Amino acid sequence: MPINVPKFFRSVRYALHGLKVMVYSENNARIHLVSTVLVILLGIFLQIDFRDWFNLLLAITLVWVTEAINTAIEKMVDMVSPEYRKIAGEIKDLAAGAVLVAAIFALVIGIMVFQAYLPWEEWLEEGFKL
Ligand SMILES: Nc1ncnc2c1ncn2[C@@H]1O[C@H](COP(=O)(O)OP(=O)(O)OP(=O)(O)O)[C@@H](O)[C@H]1O
Repeated sequence: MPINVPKFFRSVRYALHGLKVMVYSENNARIHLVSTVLVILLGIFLQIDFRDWFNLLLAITLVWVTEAINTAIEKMVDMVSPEYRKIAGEIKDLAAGAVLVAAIFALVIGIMVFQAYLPWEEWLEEGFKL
């Protein structure tokens, strides 16, 4: 069966539209966007090594993937159950829990990566001199 190239590019366009909808509609997605830009700028500034880039990008990707799935689930719940239902709330909370787990993982990775580039010894010496 041949590969339909225009169809492939069409589906990439739809996926990019999905990400745009997410950033416009979700406050948390805008927080992820600002954090992603800041982390990448800090990584460039501190000239972190390849392995650290890999770990950071993995953590960032995990947050974006879970946020996109969470947003899709939220919209699906709003569509099928716009009225208040306990199960609808639980479904949304579970999806949000996945984002929280990914965000905590990203925070821990960020601290582990960047702390290695900070001049702790210099700061400690300065501290003792005071
Ligand atoms: N249909 C519903 N039935 C029961 N509980 C709901 C329902 N919709 C939302 N909730 C509860 O409210 C929480 C927040 O809802 P939601 O994720 O839609 O965020 P929001 O802040 O209300 O809206 P948005 O994210 O679109 O700004 C959910 O995690 C869930 O606990």
